[in-house]
Amino acid sequence: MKQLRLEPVKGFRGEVNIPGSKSISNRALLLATLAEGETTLVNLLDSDDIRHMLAALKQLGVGFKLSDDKQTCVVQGLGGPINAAQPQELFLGNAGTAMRPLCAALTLGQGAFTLTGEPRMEERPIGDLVDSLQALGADIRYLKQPGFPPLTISATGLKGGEVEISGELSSQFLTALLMVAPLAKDSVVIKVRGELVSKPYIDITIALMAQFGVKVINHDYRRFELAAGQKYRSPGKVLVEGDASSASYFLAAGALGGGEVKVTGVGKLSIQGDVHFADALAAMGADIEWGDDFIIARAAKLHGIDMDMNHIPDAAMTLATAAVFAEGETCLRNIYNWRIKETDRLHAMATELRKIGAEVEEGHDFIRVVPPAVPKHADIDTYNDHRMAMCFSLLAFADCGVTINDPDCTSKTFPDYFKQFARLTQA
Ligand SMILES: O=C(O)C1=C[C@@H](OP(=O)(O)O)[C@@H](O)[C@H](O)C1
Ligand SMILES: C=C(OP(=O)(O)O)C(=O)O
Repeated sequence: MKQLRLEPVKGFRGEVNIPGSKSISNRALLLATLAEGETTLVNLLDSDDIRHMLAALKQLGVGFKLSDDKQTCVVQGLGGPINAAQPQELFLGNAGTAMRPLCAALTLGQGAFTLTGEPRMEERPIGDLVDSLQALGADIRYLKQPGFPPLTISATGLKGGEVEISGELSSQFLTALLMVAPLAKDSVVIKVRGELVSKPYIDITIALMAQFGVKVINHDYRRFELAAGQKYRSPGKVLVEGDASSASYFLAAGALGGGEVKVTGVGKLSIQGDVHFADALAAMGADIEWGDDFIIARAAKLHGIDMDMNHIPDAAMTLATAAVFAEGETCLRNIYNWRIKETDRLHAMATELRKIGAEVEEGHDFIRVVPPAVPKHADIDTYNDHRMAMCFSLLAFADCGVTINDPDCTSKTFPDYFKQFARLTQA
């Protein structure tokens, strides 16, 4: 196994142009496919999750051209659903933003599709989405465990009408349903059952759908109406913002590192909820400055916080490792769905924080971190979870440094992460 030893950081400063948002890249690729006309996606993310979506679209016969640096993609829209004359088996890795939306989108046309993924994908639920698609007439069958991929779809179209969906485990189910709803035969009304988690991701979905000309009426995230007869139309060009979750590591590093760090490509005009990570970091005492498309973090003495993190589940992980450097304990609440992402993140985070000497309480849906007096060097396991690797890079700000096992798992969303981290590190 590859290991990366990060020596204690003496200083950390500079500017990072954050790579494109995973959430926006994969949504925009799918909407551009379903839309009428040609769409140019600018600043597309080049990472595993996007490669899985692109490979699937290519296999399905969708026409697109990627630039040499893979950050510009011109998509020839189908002007309607995806159809396939031959059965297709699509491998989607561990990309939730490919698996859930494609599962919904492939019910719209004609064809037989099998969706598979990495072993961890077979443990990530999809049943709530499948139930709702079946209520709209979809024929979907599980190949192994009921409620989980892999699955097969025999597509004949969706009928529309009123449908319920549970929002309790993942907002990606509602996102997937919203994106396909305009292509159902009749108008669609979606009622959300239970508490909707990760709400701001629904705003990203609705904002992207609006760019492609479709209007969603949102009644307080409980009921959504999509009028019949709406069509996706290419807006010509879509500019993908920098990824706000990826920005969180550099902002935390700026707050810890003695210098000023500026992230560009994401700022106060962002449509991503994860920019509010900067507010949480400010609540810990960090000095944050906002621009329209940049955020600056300056070093400050941090103190612990006790906060509900349901709105920013991905970036909240960064706070768990930043908490090691804060005065007093930190409690991050309402994060049950950490357990069903790339790994059981509540357990993984607690286990690895204990290795560096923190006292950690792992609750059913919260984590409490009491910082150690002096952190200890440890070999940190990353559980094939990009965010574990990126979060624990912050331990380089301790006098003991840190060793990251399997650092290349950042390829899911940020292949260049450790290169950028090294570039801002002052010898
Ligand atoms: O819609 C999206 O792009 C995402 C939604 C979130 O998932 P959940 O809704 O499952 O929390 C987030 O964790 C994931 O990385 C991306
Ligand atoms: C939860 C994540 O990914 P996915 O899109 O696969 O759900 C993540 O990137 O933190």
